[in-house]
Parts: sequence; structure tokens; C-alpha cells
Amino acid sequence: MGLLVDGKWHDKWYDTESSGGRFIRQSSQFRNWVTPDGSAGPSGEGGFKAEPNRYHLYVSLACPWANRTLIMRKLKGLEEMISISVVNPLMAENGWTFEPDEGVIPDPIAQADYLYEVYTHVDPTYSGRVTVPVLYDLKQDKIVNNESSDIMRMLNSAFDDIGAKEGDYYPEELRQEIDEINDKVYNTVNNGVYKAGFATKQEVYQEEVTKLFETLDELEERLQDRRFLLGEQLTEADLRLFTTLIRFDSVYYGHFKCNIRRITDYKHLWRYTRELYNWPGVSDTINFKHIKEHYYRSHNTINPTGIVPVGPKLDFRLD
Ligand SMILES: N[C@@H](CCC(=O)N[C@@H](CS)C(=O)NCC(=O)O)C(=O)O
Repeated sequence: MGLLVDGKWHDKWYDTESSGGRFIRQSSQFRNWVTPDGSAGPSGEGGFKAEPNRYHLYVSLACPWANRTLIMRKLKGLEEMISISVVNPLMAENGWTFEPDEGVIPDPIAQADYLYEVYTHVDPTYSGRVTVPVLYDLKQDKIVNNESSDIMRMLNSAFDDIGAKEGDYYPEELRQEIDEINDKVYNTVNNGVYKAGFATKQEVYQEEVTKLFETLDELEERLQDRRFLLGEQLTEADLRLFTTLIRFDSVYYGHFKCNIRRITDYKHLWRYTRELYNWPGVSDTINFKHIKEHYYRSHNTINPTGIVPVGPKLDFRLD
């Protein structure tokens, strides 16, 4: 675990000392957009036209943020058009690596051993954390974007004229409601589990875990009479919530101490999780071995022995 400072790798755990025991996530730095005609998107610069075989996606199968982009790539049928690399689940002193192992797909660009080399390849003086997902432009040798919520949106629509599958997961008329849900789910659930899990002060942990379960209780109520968060239609808000829910009982409940209730204890949230897991293509993007190995083995301040628990046994079948 570490970060780049002026292009040099430093092995360093998150600093919670200076923030009163709180984990504060850094903002992503590459924020350009792939668009149908190469014009600039909502942020960053232009020059990234949607073309087949031009873009490459770096992911970890463990990571909930990367998982969102993989699901969108799958739902939009972009597997042939956008290639991927998969990092090793263990994130240790060199951060994410391409150390060969089951499910790892090496880096075709710089034949990198470490993901940070991909960052320094495009910016030799990069300073910041080296995160997945990363969307890479093979034509210009540039990182387009390393923010999962942006990448999801580009995959949702930028490739529509060149053969992406039908389906709009961020429809115009639902945007306001989707944005509101995303905001709450991001702060208290997606990032909430990390804020609870990485807290180094009791009161911070308690505060975060309380907020997390308040939102889960609200979502349970919301899903009482709705199939998905916005009703009958599957949207990006569901995909964003799902990648946290699917990891919850296996990792966040134990490893991050988010253990007031399990997802399986919630009637509607559990039905919803199973329904999304069984949505065509989604389960292909889920790898519990990578998920469990990553968290339990990489965070040695939380789990010093690195022992990976055997359970829980989950049954995702729909009744
Ligand atoms: N805001 C980013 C967050 C991505 C992120 O934090 N990914 C984690 C893996 S789950 C990572 O690569 N962490 C490495 C680090 O923080 O050094 C996004 O949504 O794309």
C-alpha cells in the first residue's frame, strides 16, 4: 500500500493521524471523457473519440469501484471493444501488481510489474494514490480517466453509435433522482464501509457504522415496493449500490466491523442483491476469491495474520 510522490513510489498506509482517526478518500486526478465525436466531456480535455479497440481498462476484481465499470462494460456489450487488465488481489508494499496468479491479466502496454508504472508511464512526475479503475487510451498513450463514476457514464453512452448494446442506465428523466440517491449511497454506504473500516478512533468508527446502517434501513424500506431503487428500471444507482452489497457479508461485516446486521438479514435488500447478481452478465464480473483475498490479506493494520476466513456460504439463487 502506498503512493507516488513526484513519480517515486513510497510504501505508506493511509494517514488517519492528521484527520482525527478519519479515513479521507482522495479525489481522482484524471478526469477526461471519451465522447462519440471526441469533443470534451463534463470535465478535462477533449480528444478521446469513441473507437473500437482504442481503450483499455485496468481493474481489480476485488475492488467495488472497478466492479461498477466492469458491470457497465458487460451490460453494454463492450467486451470486444474495450480490453482489460486485471491486477493481483494482493495489494502490498508495491501497491497493485500484475504478479501472475489465477484471474490476473497482465499489462499489454508497458508490460508493467506494478500498476504505478502505468501512471508514471503517462506522467513521470505523478503524485497521488495509484488506484483502479483506470481507463487508458492506447492511441495517444494517455490515461483518460481514473474515476469509476465517470467511466461508468462514458461506457453507458459514448459507444452507442459504434455498436454498444442498447440500454441507458442514466436516463435523462431520472437523472436528478439518481444523483440524489448516488450521493447518499456514496457517502454512507460505498465509502461508508471504508470510513468505518479504516477508522482508527472508536467514536469515528461508531459514527460511521451508525450512518451506514441508517441508510441500509432506509434502502430496505425503499425496496419494499420497488424492484430497483428507481422502480422497475435498472439504473446506474443500482449498479453502484450492488458492488458494495455483494461484498458486504463476506468482507465488510467482518473485516470492516460493519456488523449490526448482515445483508442476508434484510428481506428486501437481500432479494435485491440476489436479483442483481442474477441479472444477465453481472455474476461474470464477481470473483469472491479475489474479493476476500484482497481485503483480508492486504490490510495488515486491520488483519495482521492475513488469514482469509472460509465463510460465509451464501446462496444467491432466487426463489
Ligand atoms: N474514487 C475512485 C476510488 C478508486 C479506489 O479507491 N480504488 C481502490 C481499490 S478498491 C484503490 O485502488 N486503492 C489504492 C489506494 O488507495 O492506494 C473511483 O471510484 O474510481
